[in-house]
Amino acid sequence: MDGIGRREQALLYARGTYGHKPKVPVDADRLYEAAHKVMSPKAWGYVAGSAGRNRTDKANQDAFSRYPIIPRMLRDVSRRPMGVTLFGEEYASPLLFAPIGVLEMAHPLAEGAVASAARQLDMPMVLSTQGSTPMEAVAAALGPTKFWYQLYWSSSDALAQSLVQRAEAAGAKVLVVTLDTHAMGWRCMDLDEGFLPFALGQGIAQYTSDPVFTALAADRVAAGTRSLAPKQAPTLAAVWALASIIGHYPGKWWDKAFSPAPRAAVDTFLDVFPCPHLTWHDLAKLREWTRLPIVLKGIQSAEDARLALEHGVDGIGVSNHGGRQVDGAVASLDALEEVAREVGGKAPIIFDSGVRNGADVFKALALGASAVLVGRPWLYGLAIDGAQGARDVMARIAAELDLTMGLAGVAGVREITRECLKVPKVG
Ligand SMILES: Cc1cc2nc3c(=O)[nH]c(=O)nc-3n(C[C@H](O)[C@H](O)[C@H](O)COP(=O)(O)O)c2cc1C
Ligand SMILES: O=C(O)C(=O)c1ccccc1
Repeated sequence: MDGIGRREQALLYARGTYGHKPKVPVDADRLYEAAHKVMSPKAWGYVAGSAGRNRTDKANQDAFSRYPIIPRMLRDVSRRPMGVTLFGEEYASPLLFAPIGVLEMAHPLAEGAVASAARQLDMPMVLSTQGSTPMEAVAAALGPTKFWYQLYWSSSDALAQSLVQRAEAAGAKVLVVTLDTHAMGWRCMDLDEGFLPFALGQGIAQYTSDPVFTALAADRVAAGTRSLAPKQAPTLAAVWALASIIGHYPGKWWDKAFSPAPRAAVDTFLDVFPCPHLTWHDLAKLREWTRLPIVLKGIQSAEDARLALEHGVDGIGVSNHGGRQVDGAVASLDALEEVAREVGGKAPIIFDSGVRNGADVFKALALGASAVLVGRPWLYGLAIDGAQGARDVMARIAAELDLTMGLAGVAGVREITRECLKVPKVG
């Protein structure tokens, strides 16, 4: 990653000189607007929306303004190495593609496009359990680029075990267990659209490619479970007949939603996804299922960080899911410092939620993160310009991080410390 900053910046200026404006805006607010323009209202609501009144999403982003950087002068910053070691593996930078589900909503190539972006930058992806592409296919597309696997622990232990073991076999380096989404948050934009991608069979490719899951779905078909409420069936049949007569075959969407086998998959997913009964005691099972290092994603308090360490996990994921779960919850960056104090360097901290540019990454690292997951920004780039867009967004965040280090007088990510920031203002 050394040198990416200078090259990326030079590229943008050179193109500008010849009159080319970047297709994917550099500015975070313009990036957001440009993605809004290219996405359908449903897809936009799902990706940009957060829980309730979006207060936590806003708080996540606003929190960065409360931790000003103090630039230092006359230090030799001609070399600014970005490499980090996490769980015994070397990485070119502290940046990772956050796990994001249902990528097919942003781009038809979904994980295929992101894998191409990740590979170009040799920047790891965290593959989501709600992916649109089976993990083995993404692993193949990534080639030598490392990846981690994010688990949603479903109500079927056998299924969770199978997903974990597939990930390990496919070459994942780390298992990230997301704890904050044992049920979907109160997402007003989706509720207003009446939209749940999973109900249309989107974002369930890890499940439909899983032998344990397909056995569960087959049992459902064999048991003849009715997919449609009896009252709905005649209405849907009438709509279907009408659509066929006027020549609008609803095609793939219809097949996915209502033909018996895919419908059984959707219903089986909706059955097994919620897992509200999970507790700290269940974590021991993971150790029996896998040898991968385990990171718990969704930690927002020192107390939970302490419990996580007591239960023997290897890394702490400070995240509030981009404010998509609890409206009014603490900003993730505000949670970071107290978690870091509790962890005291005993385990790597993987931070996310609200990161929009390189300066944000710098601040998260200064407050104790060892690595940072970037979420919505690359997703917006993907929606605008596919693999190239996702690549551009991540390359620019890396570039701005490099430049921020240089201009703040810091000679590499290992040198970014709490002293680089002013004490936060209250409020
Ligand atoms: C559309 C969307 C889908 C997501 N899907 C997942 C997921 O499948 N698993 C997961 O652990 N986190 C998921 N996340 C949360 C991200 O990993 C990350 O925590 C979040 O995007 C950080 O917030 P930010 O994007 O506002 O910075 C998703 C986020 C978005 C926006
Ligand atoms: O949309 C999400 O943020 C997400 O991760 C998710 C995944 C599965 C079910 C509900 C939410």
